[in-house]
Amino acid sequence: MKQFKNLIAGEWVTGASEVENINPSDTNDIVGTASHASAAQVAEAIAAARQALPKWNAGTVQLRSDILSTISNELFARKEELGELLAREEGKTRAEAIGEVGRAANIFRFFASEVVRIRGEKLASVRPGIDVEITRDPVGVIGIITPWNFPIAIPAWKIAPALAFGNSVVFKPSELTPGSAWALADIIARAGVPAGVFNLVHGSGPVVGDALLNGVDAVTFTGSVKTGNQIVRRATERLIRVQAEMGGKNPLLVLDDADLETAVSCAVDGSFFQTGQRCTASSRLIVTAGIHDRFVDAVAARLDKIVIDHALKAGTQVGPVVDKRQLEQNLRYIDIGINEGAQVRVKGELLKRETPGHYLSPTLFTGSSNQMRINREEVFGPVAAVIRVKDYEEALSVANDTSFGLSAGICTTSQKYARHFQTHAEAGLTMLNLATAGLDYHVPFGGRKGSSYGPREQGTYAIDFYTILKTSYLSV
Ligand SMILES: NC(=O)C1=CN([C@@H]2O[C@H](COP(=O)(O)OP(=O)(O)OC[C@H]3O[C@@H](n4cnc5c(N)ncnc54)[C@H](OP(=O)(O)O)[C@@H]3O)[C@@H](O)[C@H]2O)C=CC1
Ligand SMILES: O=C(O)CCC(=O)C(=O)O
Repeated sequence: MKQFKNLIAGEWVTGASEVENINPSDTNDIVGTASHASAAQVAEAIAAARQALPKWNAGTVQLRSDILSTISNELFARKEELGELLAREEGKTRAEAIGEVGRAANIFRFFASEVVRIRGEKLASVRPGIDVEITRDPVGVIGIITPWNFPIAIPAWKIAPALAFGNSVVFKPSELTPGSAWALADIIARAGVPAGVFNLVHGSGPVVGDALLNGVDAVTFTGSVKTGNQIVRRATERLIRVQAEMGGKNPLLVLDDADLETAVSCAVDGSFFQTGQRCTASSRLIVTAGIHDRFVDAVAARLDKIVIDHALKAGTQVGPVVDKRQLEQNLRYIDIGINEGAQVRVKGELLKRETPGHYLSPTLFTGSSNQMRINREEVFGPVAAVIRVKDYEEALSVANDTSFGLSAGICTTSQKYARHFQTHAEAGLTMLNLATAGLDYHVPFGGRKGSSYGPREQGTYAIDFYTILKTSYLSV
């Protein structure tokens, strides 16, 4: 059986315990075992990263660019095989998983180019005979903590800029997806990254994640609100840099003048594809009265036809829920919605397939109010609730009445409402006639309010988190 080891100071090492990595499409299938590091091993990884730092950031940008290109090339070349591993351990479909590996490859390629574009500024001083230069230094050792739902793309959009801008890394992936993390680390290690510059430590959040927060110079996190808030607090106590990308309760507005087919596609894709396990998923469908019934009927009809099965089976459109704990959370929220008085238009059922897996069909609530828990808390499963409103103004007000602010979408043919929404939606991302989920890799990503903390990730803006500005005064 495959053992997913830790990479510390350039060596693949066994941890303190072995934990099985179970395929959610077939719980009899053990993908491998993850070798969970001890807190002492995490400290060793941080020490190795610190020791490797000076040589790495003194190296040429050409070297770093070449290494990132090598990583990108191997990801592209092996995207089918790595996609299969990802789908097997996480449960998204083969096509989605291959797409995700391609996305990671593009991210490494993007930062391979960015690294040779690191710029500074030179200004005249307000005093005579002095020049002022503004340059960017690496931050130091970056701790990276990631969730299971994009187990290659999210690590890629944190690791690639960290390395590009001269930092070293200690990476802790989710316990549920050690295989993809291990495969990525193996590619990075063989691409010519010097020993200690990139380290991988497997293990649980409370043990390994917690130990990681002790010694790093900055931490970048994606995951739940609860954990994100804990990490932000710990990091600010230590006065280290922190970036946290947390959940969403993303609204999709459907106005009377929307193209019905477009609106239904946006809702079905954004709310239910990838088993609803996206922080950008549209879990609140805010629909004006004139189109409400036609929209609900059409979404329900579409949900009836979705093929839910083994992630690697040809024809599967939606795979299983990632694990038993998440499945139980989804079922709990379905009960909460029913008990709160929402009407169940489509009821999520546990499904039996050829292999034993965590299969759950979509749930569509109607007649829900924005105050219900199902509309205020992130479920992170194939569950969406329709909120009926009278007009655009009410729809916008409901959309913004949330503690989150990640993605917000609108389906309309009106320029006036589309533009107004773009300006007034309190979210980091707005989508016009598009699903709330699904991002480009070269532009900034992040939210507002409780969804995000710290500078934006991705694209040319990523540099702001991974570098520190230095202002130098030179007497000439
Ligand atoms: N916004 C998003 O992108 C995502 C949101 N979620 C939400 O989070 C919920 C739970 O999913 P889960 O994966 O458990 O999310 P978590 O926030 O618990 O986990 C995200 C990462 O943080 C780690 N972690 C957990 N506790 C700590 C800690 N005390 N210190 C440092 N690191 C820690 C986890 O480790 P480990 O899990 O390995 O123990 C994992 O690597 C989901 O139901 C969903 O609502 C989940 C994934 C993505
Ligand atoms: O919608 C996407 O493509 C990415 C969303 C995301 O980052 C997440 O769900 O964690």
